Amino acid sequence: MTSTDVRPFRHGREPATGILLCNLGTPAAPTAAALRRYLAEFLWDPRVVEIPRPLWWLILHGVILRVRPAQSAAKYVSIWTEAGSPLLAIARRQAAGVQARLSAVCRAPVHVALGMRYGEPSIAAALRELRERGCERILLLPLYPQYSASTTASAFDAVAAELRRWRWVPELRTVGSYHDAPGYIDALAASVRTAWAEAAAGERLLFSFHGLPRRNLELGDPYFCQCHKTARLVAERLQLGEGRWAVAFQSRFGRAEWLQPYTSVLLAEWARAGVRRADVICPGFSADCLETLEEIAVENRDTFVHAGGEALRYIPALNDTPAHLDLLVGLIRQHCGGWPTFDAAAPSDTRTPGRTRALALGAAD
Ligand SMILES: C=CC1=C(C)c2cc3[nH]c(cc4nc(cc5[nH]c(cc1n2)c(C)c5CCC(=O)O)C(CCC(=O)O)=C4C)c(C)c3C=C
Ligand SMILES: [Fe+2]
Ligand SMILES: [Fe+2]
Repeated sequence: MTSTDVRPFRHGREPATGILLCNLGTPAAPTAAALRRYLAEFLWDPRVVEIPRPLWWLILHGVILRVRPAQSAAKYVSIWTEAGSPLLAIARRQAAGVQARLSAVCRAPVHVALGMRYGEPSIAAALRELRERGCERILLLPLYPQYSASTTASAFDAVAAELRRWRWVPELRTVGSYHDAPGYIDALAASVRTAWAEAAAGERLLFSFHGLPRRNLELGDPYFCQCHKTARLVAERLQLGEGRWAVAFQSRFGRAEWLQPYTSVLLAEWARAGVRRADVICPGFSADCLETLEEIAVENRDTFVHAGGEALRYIPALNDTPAHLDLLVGLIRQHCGGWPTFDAAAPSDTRTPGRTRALALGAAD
């Protein structure tokens, strides 16, 4: 239990609702040293790499962290912006946009905080920020549309690890996934249509999702099925016939078999089969990042062109577009049902817990 484990009481204020937006996190700088710190934390998470610990420690520290940081840093340099890593810069804009929209519609105080699973700003710091702001109810919204244990459950683990140190834990709700939410499907379909309006549609559309070890699917992870459902619903909305679209998985890591088909392999096959122009959308990434801006838009475009294709267009992630912010606010409203946050009229006793807490802390009522 920490010594600061009290919630500041603000006389006369209603308890607030906290919205914790989570994403994966990103290195603090595009350098080998920063990558080593980031990868050491990320790849040590047992939700991410499920190899037994003593063996994995030897492989991670003996091999991977000696080689990969410099290689990955070189890739990050190519996408780094004045505002830093795209993933974090976009996540900050998403949090600010969601806060502005909620503040405009909520009748009770609501605070949005951003927590990254690895690196900074951490999930623990975001939770403490919400506590400082008097949040007695927290909604965890991992910005992963498709559930996987390696992402969504890992974010939940980090929340639980922080809360187990608190004396007075908040009410907690979690968004598990939104892979088939109508607003999400609509937003994806609209961004494909926007791309097609700017320059003619490619002959085929590829839905590329981050990969996972195939074993995770066999052990019951719903990620693979949710990715397929997302793609099918968007293809239906776009009235794309069979053969004009496909699902593939990118960002393979290590030697084990991952979910198939692999994005780079399928794109090369398409090019060899005579497809000249293809479009790629990555619906699993709520913000553009290394895996989209470098791996798809640069590496996989080169793969496609070297195999005989002419143009591979990457359709950007939903990022902080109005459609995405509206979707996130819609999800928040849906999952905060029953909390006073959005209700038209406050229950008459909403301040009672605040008074009780004030007395408990010795404050004058
Ligand atoms: C075993 C390794 C990995 C698993 C499992 C994994 C799952 C997974 N990851 C994302 C989203 C992102 N991953 C990103 C980067 C990234 N991913 C891995 C490895 C695994 N991911 C590594 C080693 C890296 C770092 C970069 C590199 O060295 O290649 C990112 C980008 C972060 C950024 O800073 O831009 C995202 C986002 C999902 C959705 C997922 C499971 C479904
Ligand atoms: Fe990843
Ligand atoms: Fe990658």
